[in-house]
Amino acid sequence: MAKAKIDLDQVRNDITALDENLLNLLAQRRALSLQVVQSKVETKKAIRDSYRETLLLQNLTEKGKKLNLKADYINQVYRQIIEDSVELQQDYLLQLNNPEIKSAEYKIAYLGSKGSYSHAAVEKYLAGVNGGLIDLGCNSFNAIFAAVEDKKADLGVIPIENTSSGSINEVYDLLQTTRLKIVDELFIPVKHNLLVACETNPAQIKTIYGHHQPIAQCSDFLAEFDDIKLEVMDSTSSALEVVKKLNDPSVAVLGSAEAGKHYNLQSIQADVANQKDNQTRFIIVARESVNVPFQCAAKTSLVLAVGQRPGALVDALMIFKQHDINMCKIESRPIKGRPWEEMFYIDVTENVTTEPMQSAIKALKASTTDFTEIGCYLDRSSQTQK
Ligand SMILES: C=C(O[C@@H]1C=C(C(=O)O)C=C[C@H]1O)C(=O)O
Repeated sequence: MAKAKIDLDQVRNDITALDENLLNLLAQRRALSLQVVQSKVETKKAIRDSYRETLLLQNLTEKGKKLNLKADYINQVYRQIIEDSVELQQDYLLQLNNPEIKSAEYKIAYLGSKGSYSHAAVEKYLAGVNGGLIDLGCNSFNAIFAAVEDKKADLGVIPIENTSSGSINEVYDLLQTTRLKIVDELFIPVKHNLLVACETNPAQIKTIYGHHQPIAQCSDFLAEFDDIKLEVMDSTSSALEVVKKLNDPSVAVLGSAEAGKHYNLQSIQADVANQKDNQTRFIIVARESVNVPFQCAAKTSLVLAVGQRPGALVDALMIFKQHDINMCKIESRPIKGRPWEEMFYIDVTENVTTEPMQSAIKALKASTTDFTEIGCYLDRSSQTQK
């Protein structure tokens, strides 16, 4: 065989060296972002500057074109870099405003154990606050709320809604009565795989284990099986554990590729959720609320009931319009012990401390039968990942 003109090993060495340079440049850019936020603390400027971002992206895509780099590609890469910079600055400011919550280690209650989607959310949260974990895996949402309420845990990490299966009713019902506050939110891309413990193929599978959320999120895929038994477990990690122990070619489990690696399970089918962009929104709950810096994008969550008078809900919602407050989510659930009455859960993109928000809260308290503000926290919806 003729010797290739280009030495592949040499080119790969060059790429490795170049990638390391890129990493160093990314780290240098992050360090500059930290200088930017320090300046914004002094000047009281908002973290997000959309005008600056637009100019930056325009300039970069134009320069990129001259280097034969597609505008789409440059846009995507720099959007990600800018979101990381905004996230870094927001987290810096949040910690500066809330010195009492600065802790090296956090006792965190969450559903399942290592390998569960909630554990991935816990890891993402800890990466943001630079903290270590004292692990308090729980087997129900109720147990997570109880652990934080009883001071066994500092924080609870709980999934609340998913792009495929919608709102998690059980969690909304627990929010109806809890004294806890929502102090943060985060978004986790959820990619379900069909995992098995030993050599097999999809045609041999007779039983599939999973938490009821992944089962709901993969209903289209599961419907393709003719005669399948679904075994619903408390959490994804308990489902993974059972399937590993059974070591049976007719048994599979729904879980992430990372969870598969952790339990030494093989994926025989990837990406089996109904929606390809399957994401779960998690909330972080604590006993004390946080002060969200006014320079950051914020969300406030409210729980209210309006009674059964005609137009009562419209009247309450008009208050948001009158105060120019943007509502980004509304959900309703039956009220325990009050048949046919509904509790409304409303998220607005407004800091609870602003003048319009305080005025709206005053008006809402006067026109509702029940009203609780259950937390003001950083709005991280722009940081959703694909
Ligand atoms: C770094 C800044 O903060 C934010 C992040 C930006 C970036 O990473 O380039 C640009 C504008 C702001 O939304 C800045 O204001 O310059």
